[in-house]
This record gives sequence, structure tokens and C-alpha cells, in this order.
Amino acid sequence: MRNLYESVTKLDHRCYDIYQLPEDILMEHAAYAITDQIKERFEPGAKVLIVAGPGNNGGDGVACARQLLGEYDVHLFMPYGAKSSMCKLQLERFYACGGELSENLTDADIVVDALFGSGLSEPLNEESQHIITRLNELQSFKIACDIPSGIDSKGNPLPVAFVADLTITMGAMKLSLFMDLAKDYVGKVIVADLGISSKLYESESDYKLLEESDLKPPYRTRFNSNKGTYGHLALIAGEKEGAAIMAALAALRYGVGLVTLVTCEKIQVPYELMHSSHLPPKTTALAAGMGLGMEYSDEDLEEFLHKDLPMVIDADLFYSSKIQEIVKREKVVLTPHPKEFGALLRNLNLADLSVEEIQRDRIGAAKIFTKAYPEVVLLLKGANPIIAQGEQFFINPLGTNALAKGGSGDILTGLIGALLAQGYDPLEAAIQGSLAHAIASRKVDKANYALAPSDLIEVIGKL
Ligand SMILES: NC(=O)C1=CN([C@@H]2O[C@H](COP(=O)(O)OP(=O)(O)OC[C@H]3O[C@@H](n4cnc5c(N)ncnc54)[C@H](OP(=O)(O)O)[C@@H]3O)[C@@H](O)[C@H]2O)[C@@H](O)CC1
Ligand SMILES: [K+]
Repeated sequence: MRNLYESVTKLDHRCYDIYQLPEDILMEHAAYAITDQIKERFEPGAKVLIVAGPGNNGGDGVACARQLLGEYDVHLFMPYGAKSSMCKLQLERFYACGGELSENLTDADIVVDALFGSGLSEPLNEESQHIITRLNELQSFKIACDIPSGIDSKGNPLPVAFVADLTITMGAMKLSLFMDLAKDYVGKVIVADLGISSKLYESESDYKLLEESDLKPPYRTRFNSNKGTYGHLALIAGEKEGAAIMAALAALRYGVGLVTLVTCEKIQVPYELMHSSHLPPKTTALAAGMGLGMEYSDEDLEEFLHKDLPMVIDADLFYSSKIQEIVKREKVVLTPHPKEFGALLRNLNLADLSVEEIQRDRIGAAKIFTKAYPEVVLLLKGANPIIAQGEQFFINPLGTNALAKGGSGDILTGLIGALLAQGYDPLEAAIQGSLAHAIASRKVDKANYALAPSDLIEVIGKL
């Protein structure tokens, strides 16, 4: 797990004030992190186009150009000249080392985008949009300095942005790089240390980035155990019972001892699942909402939901008035996608946001809910799901586009339900369920368009 920051300005100031490391030293390290990647990936003589803006992001780019001079074929393009004092100083050094500015954008083996970083303050003008569009058309290896130019502090392209293969972000990971709308722009993201280890540079943060090493599958350690040791998950199956069946199969695969589908009508279920019209007395957790439809009256639901069990709630229940009671309980995980989250916020009279508004500020939208219901765990689905409780936010960047398919969400509900039933705390169940889901999608040995829910369930057994 790594810290994420909305802004690193405070961290930079700690460097100047406490560690006596001036901007110049930080910038030299920032630039060297880019130089280092170029040297690692390309032989001397390769052609490098560096597009540098007028501020300190541009300063990083100009310093990198100077570091490469003499060894690489360097082309430095500065459409707005140098404005910040550090950028001007770097340009003087570049000239002093014999560098010359390029008049035009040119094709190259490597493109470094150092046009705008954290100082992007307004939508890009036409000229900047034109430059970025032109850079995106080049068939080069593309490196973004700190943040792909055009991505704002909430992770939105304004309205276009540089599409990087690699983003080298300075000092620490930024939240904006892991928002859904930034996912198609950042490429691989690595952090550059700025002359000091991340342990000293970083301070505590409420925002965390999940990593593959955070996954802890529910491996069994007790030898003297029976199915009851591993919990009993009940899933409420509704109109579209296939959704609950997929969730149930995923839950069974992820370690829960017993799984029961609770249904109004007798339905055909796979032989490994149990089936009942009532909530089994020894249920240790509940999953409800997926495929529920209109089959149940509020009284029916009351019978299933009245017990104070740990529960994971999905899909149709976000539109039901029942949710107003559920969010007042403890040990609840909600897993809406953005459209359902909009409905949930409206249902709870918290906000009236469109899907676009939620996606443009996912953290802000999640905060509206977590401030009102700080005990409930929210998993806001998306390209990079956000898991939030109270003031803590976790982002899972590991999912792939293979998961964009009907049934994926039901499997996630099943995984979280399985962990709740096995006694995981709701926040840990949501984090671990989301990690297992995302990592499994990477391990399915199929083209990314071909993943079926059954593939995912299969791989979940091999994490
Ligand atoms: N602090 C440190 O210690 C370290 C900082 N580092 C680096 O500094 C970067 C931040 O630098 P920064 O604050 O100078 O901002 P930056 O992104 O260069 O942009 C500002 C310039 O762009 C302009 N501009 C803005 N929007 C615009 C628009 N839409 N269209 C056109 N112009 C626009 C804006 O103009 P102005 O608003 O002033 O008129 C100003 O001239 C950070 O991302 C990292 O790379 C590293 O070296 C590590 C150490
Ligand atoms: K940039």
C-alpha cells in the first residue's frame, strides 16, 4: 500500500524548510529520474524530443535536456518560453552547455512531455491542445513528467491530455493519476525520489493506493476445522437469479464454508449450492441486491434483512427505500457503480449528481456519502474502484478492462460476502474482495475481450 496525495506542495516545503534541500536539488533529481529511464531504455544517440512549458514542470524538462546533451540527440521545444525563475535558470544552464532550442515539433524515438504539471490552472488553450494532439500522434515512447499535461488535479483531461507510456511522478504518488478518467493517459506510473527517501519525503495520508502485495487470500491455517469454521453466506436471489448464482459460486471458491441461495420460488441451482426460502439460522453474512428486481415486497425483504448480520449490498437495493435503514447499521459494505451511486445519493437525500459529475470528482462524490455515514464501507466501482470508510480512502488500480462485462460485479459481491462470512472486518473484506477480483482478471489466460464470469471464478481459486 502506498500513500497518495491530492497535492505535494506541503511535502516539497518540508524539504526546503526541514531538510534544507532547495528547489534546485529537488528539480535536479526530478530531471535525473527521467534521464535515468531514457538511458535504461535507449542507446546513446537516440532522438529525444522534450516539450517544456513555462513553469517548473518545464524546468524539469529543460534540466533533463541538459543532462542528455552530448550523449543523445536532444530536441528541446519551448512554445511559451521560460517564465518561472527555476525554468529560466535551467534554460541558462542548457544554453551554457551548448544546447539550442528547436523551432518545431519533430518525430523522435522518445517524447518527454514537460509542458504542464501540478500548476495547470485552467483549460488548455487551442495552441496547447494542438501541441498535445500532435505529440499523441507520434509513434514514440512517451514519458510524462510528473503528470500527463492536460490532466487536472481531479484527474480530468482539460479537455485533451498527453497519452503516456510511462508517467514519472515527482516525490510521491498523486491521487489525480489514479482517477478513472486519467486511466487512459498515465500508462505505467513510477515515483522519482527527489534526493531523499520516500519515508522522509512523505507524511501520513488518508489516501492509499493498493498494490498486488496487499492481497491476502483466505488461506486456511487450522487443520482441525469443519465447514462451519469458515462461515455461512446467504445470498438473496431475485428476479434474475443468475446474478446471485454467479456471486454464490465465486463465494464458494473464495473459501466460505457454506453458501445458501435464498429464493421465493423453487429454482434450479448448481449442485454445490444450497437453496432455501428462509434465511438459514446459522448465517454469518448476507449478500443482497444483485438481480433482485421487483420480486420481493418490502415485508419479504424485511424478513431477510432484519437480522443484524454483516452484509454486502449491491445493485437494485440502492433504489429501494430499505437502503435508508441499512446505512444506519454497522458492518455494511455497499458496492454501487456510478449510476447506482447517483441513485443512492438521491435516495438518501444527500445529493443529485449525474454519472458524469460523479466520474469527474469521484473522491468528492464518495466524501458526500462517507461524511454522512462514516461507519458504512463504500466501494464505488469503476476502472479504479474506490473503497472508502470515514476519512480513509483506498484506490485499487489493478483491475483491467476485461472486467467490463455483465457478471463481473456479481462476482465481486460474492467475494466480499465470502470474506464477511469468514469473519473479515467490512473494510478489509471490501479491500481484499476488490484486490482478488482485479488480480484474478489479470491472471485469466485469454484475450481481454474474452473473459467470462466462469473464467474469473476459476482463477479466483488459484490466487
Ligand atoms: N515544487 C518543487 O519543489 C518541485 C516541483 N517540480 C515540478 O514543478 C511542477 C509544478 O511547477 P509549477 O507550479 O511551476 O507549475 P507548472 O505545472 O509548471 O505550470 C505552471 C505554468 O504553466 C502556466 N499555465 C498553467 N495553466 C495553463 C494553461 N491552461 N495554458 C497555458 N499556460 C498555463 C502557468 O502560467 P500562469 O498561470 O502563471 O500564467 C505557469 O507558467 C511539478 O509538476 C513538477 O514537475 C519538480 O521539479 C520537483 C520539485
Ligand atoms: K507534464
